Parts: sequence; C-alpha cells; structure tokens
Amino acid sequence: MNSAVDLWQRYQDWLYYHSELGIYLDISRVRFTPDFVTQIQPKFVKAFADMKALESGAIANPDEQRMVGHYWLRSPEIAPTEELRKDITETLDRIEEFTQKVHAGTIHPPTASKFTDILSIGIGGSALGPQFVAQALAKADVPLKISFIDNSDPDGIDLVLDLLGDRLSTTLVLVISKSGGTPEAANGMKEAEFAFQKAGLDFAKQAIAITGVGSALEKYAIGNGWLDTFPMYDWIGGRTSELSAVGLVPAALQGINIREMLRGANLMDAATRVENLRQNPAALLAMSWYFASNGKGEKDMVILPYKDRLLLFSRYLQQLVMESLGKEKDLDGNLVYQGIAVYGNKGSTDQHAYVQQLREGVPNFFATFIEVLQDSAKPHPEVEEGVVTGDYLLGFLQGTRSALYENGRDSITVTIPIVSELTIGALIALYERAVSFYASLVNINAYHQPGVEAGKKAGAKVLALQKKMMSALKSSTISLSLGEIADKIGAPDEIESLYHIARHLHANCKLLLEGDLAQPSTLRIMLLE
Ligand SMILES: O=P(O)(O)OC[C@H]1O[C@H](O)[C@H](O)[C@@H](O)[C@@H]1O
Repeated sequence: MNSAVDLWQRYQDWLYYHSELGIYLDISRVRFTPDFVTQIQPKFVKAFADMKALESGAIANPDEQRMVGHYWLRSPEIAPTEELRKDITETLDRIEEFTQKVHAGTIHPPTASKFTDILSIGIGGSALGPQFVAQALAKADVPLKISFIDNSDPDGIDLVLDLLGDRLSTTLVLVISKSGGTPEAANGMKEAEFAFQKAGLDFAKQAIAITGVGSALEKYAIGNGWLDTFPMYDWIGGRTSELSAVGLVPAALQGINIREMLRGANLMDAATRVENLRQNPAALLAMSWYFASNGKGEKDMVILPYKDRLLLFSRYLQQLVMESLGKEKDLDGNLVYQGIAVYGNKGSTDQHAYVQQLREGVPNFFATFIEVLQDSAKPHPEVEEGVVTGDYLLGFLQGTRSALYENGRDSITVTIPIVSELTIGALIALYERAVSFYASLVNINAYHQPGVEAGKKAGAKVLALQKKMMSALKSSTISLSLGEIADKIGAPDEIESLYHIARHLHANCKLLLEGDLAQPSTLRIMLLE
C-alpha cells in the first residue's frame, strides 16, 4: 500500500471529479481498507433513504417537529408544497429587486443619494456564513462594504462603529436573527440604534430585518417602519442558512452573484443525491470521517485551505459540523456523546504554527486540505526562475500532505478550480450533505441544538443575579460582604457567581470592592454614587 505505485493507483481508484464544477475530491490518503468499505455500505443504504425522506419534507428534526429544507432553497421545484416553492422563489426575487434598488440609489439613506456600507448584526449561523462568503468573494471595488457586529462585546462594537465613523449616515443595517430573540443580536441592534440616535440619524430608514416569520424582531421592524424585512423559515437551521435570505441578502448587496452561488449548490446537491458511495462526493467525505474518527469523533477534523480567501471556512464548518454532530444522545435515546471537533486556519501559515504538532505530536486528527488550482486572476512575477508565489503554495500543500501521510496522519484533499460564487455554493452544499450523511451513519439528529439552550439559560440566570445584587446593595446603607449579599437575596449557592459579577462591575466603575483582591472572602462591596 505504501509504495509510490500503489499510492498512485489508490489515488486514481478513489478520485472523484465533478466535471461541471471542476471540483475534485481525493480520499486516497485516508487508510480505509476494502473490508471497511464493504462493511459501511449498508449504513449508506439508510443514509440515502434518510436523505430522500428529508428532501421530501419528512420531519427530520423530531425534537422540534420540523422539516429540514435547506436543499429546497437551491431547487425550489423539489420543495414539498406549492406554498413553499412560491415562498422561496418570491423571496429570491424580492432580494434581487431590493438589491437593485439599493445599488441604483432608488432606496437610499435620508441624507445621501446612495448607501456606501452594510452593517450586519447577528451571531452563529446568522453571521458565520455571511462572514465566510464576504471574505471568500471579496473584491476591492464593491458596491457596498460590509462590517459585522457578531458579539455582545462593547469594545468590539465600538471598533466597528468607530471604523464606520461618519459613514454611519450611509450605512444600511441588516439585523439577522432567525429567532429574533438572540441576546447578542438584540444587543447589537440596540447599540446600533443608540449610535444612530446619537448621530441624529433615523435608524428605521436605514435598517432591514432578516428573521423568522412572526418573530419579535419582525414585529419590531414592521412596527417601527423599517425599510424592509426578509423571511427566515422554521425549516432552515441557522447553520444551514447561508443560501437563504440570511446569506443571500448581504451577499447580493456586496455585488456577489447569488444565482451562481445557488447554481453551485444545486449542482453539488444533484451530485450528492447519487445513491452510489463511490460516485457521491458527500458520501465519500462522510465515509472518510467515519473511518478516521472511528464513527465516534476520536479524531479532530483539521481544515487547511491553502488560500487566504478561505480562512474563515474552518470557522464556518466548526458550527456546521460541531453543532450538528455534537450530541449527547442518539435518535434512540442512547448516550453516545457524538461529534467531531473542527479547527483550522490556512496554509501555508499553519506550517509555521501548528503543523509541527500535526506532523510529530499527538496523532488525534485527520486533515482536510483545500486546494485552489488557479493562483490568481492576475499574472504574477517570477520570484525565482520559472517559479511564481502560487507554485510555492502548491509545493507547501503537497509537501505537508506527504509529510503527514508518511507519519501515519490521514488526509482528505478537496480541490476547486477557482474561488468563485459557483464553487463556494458547491463547497457549502458538499459539507451540508456530508454532515447529513454522517448524522445518519451514527444515528443522531443533526438538526437540533439542545446544548446551546442550556448555556443561554445559565447566562440569563447570571444577569438575574446581577439585578438582585444591585438592588440588595441599593437598599443597604453599609458595604456588604459576598456572603451577606448571598443571604440577603436568598442565593447562598451563588456566592461564586456573585463574586464574578462584583469583580466585573468593579472593573467597570459600577461598584466598589474593598479588601484583599486575592482573598474574595475579605471583600466588602458598595455601590458607587
Ligand atoms: O439566528 P438566531 O436565531 O439569532 O440564532 C443564532 C444562533 O443561535 C444559537 O446559538 C443556535 O445554536 C445557532 O444555531 C444559531 O445560529
């Protein structure tokens, strides 16, 4: 198996090529055996059946009793009802119409003839796809430049708003939240509203919402006369929403050809509908993941795109893969603790950072190289005789791939001809389907995220404690210890939480901590007037 001739044969035997997309998938450097392939085949019979059921509108997310329809976005004709088909096509037409009006200046800010910027506010699936696509398809000359508020971090928000500066008056704000109730998105919106007010600008005349039909955000946007709203459907999960209004509105506004993105996804969807393991690139990916991680997430997925534009792909895939596959229980209720950890950055940068560990350290991963065949749209000078920078990049990729393999580290290589709307749409679709297949192989629900809710609830509890602590301090004429506050508000078990809250409020000049900072039990706390 390890002779160069054998490997070359294995490469050719397993090479997948999509001729219309020009995309290759090479899984030859994953060391599965013919026996493994034979054993896993029956699992794919189920995976293909699950795929068919999902695409025809079955309740594929049983916990939430929801259909899962991101595939319909790029092939509305396969959506299960006429109403859905109409919704999808009408929304797409409306996005294009709105974009044309913004670009032409028919829709413009109150004090200028055209919008210059987009400020996209949202988190998770309502940010990661738009961020990935904005960077992958960025150009120097775009109709509108995009910036993002994707956290409840006041300093991060300050920087975004400071960088916009006076251009806030020509900024179109997109508030993106499927649920319309995610605190980070809501806070970002409130901060932006406040900044507009401070600058004497009318927020409603410069804002649109992309949100679930009937959500609080939709009501708020309509009630306040925002420019427009675009729908997000309950049959689309946040992490698979890039090709819904969530991703298409910001992309179209940046001058990205959204029909081409959809076409790329559509072509890949068709290719991944083929019920034959060897001829289906998503099935080959899922099989490789299953082999590499022993179907139990025993190895991490390291994503190494050798292209600056694809830097955010690993972050995008982190949510798609980890939120979909990271599950405590399988569909039968057994404790399984599933998932595959995803991380990555870009080549060749990583070779000067963590590839040392990948090559020689703990062998707890499999790599995925993303190769882009075209170096650049422009010709580049030779950096040495007959060699341009792009040749180096290929050399680095090939070198790392071989070095890893020689040392027993498996890798997959996805090769695309060029970073374009078509190939980005196709890559998104490829990974969406691979995740779907993998979920079938390991029998989990890829479309819910119960663990996220637990974190949200715990966060809300901390804020409630803060309010209680502040009112306890207000009603006290003397300083109080942490223990006294905990007793006063009837929360003796929350003393450590109270300490963290007090320390944060102290650092932000909302209250005063006195005592030995190294010994929390000595601290006395009072309000600052
Ligand atoms: O779009 P939103 O409703 O604001 O949700 C944003 C994010 O919230 C949660 O954390 C979910 O786990 C993510 O899947 C989702 O993308």
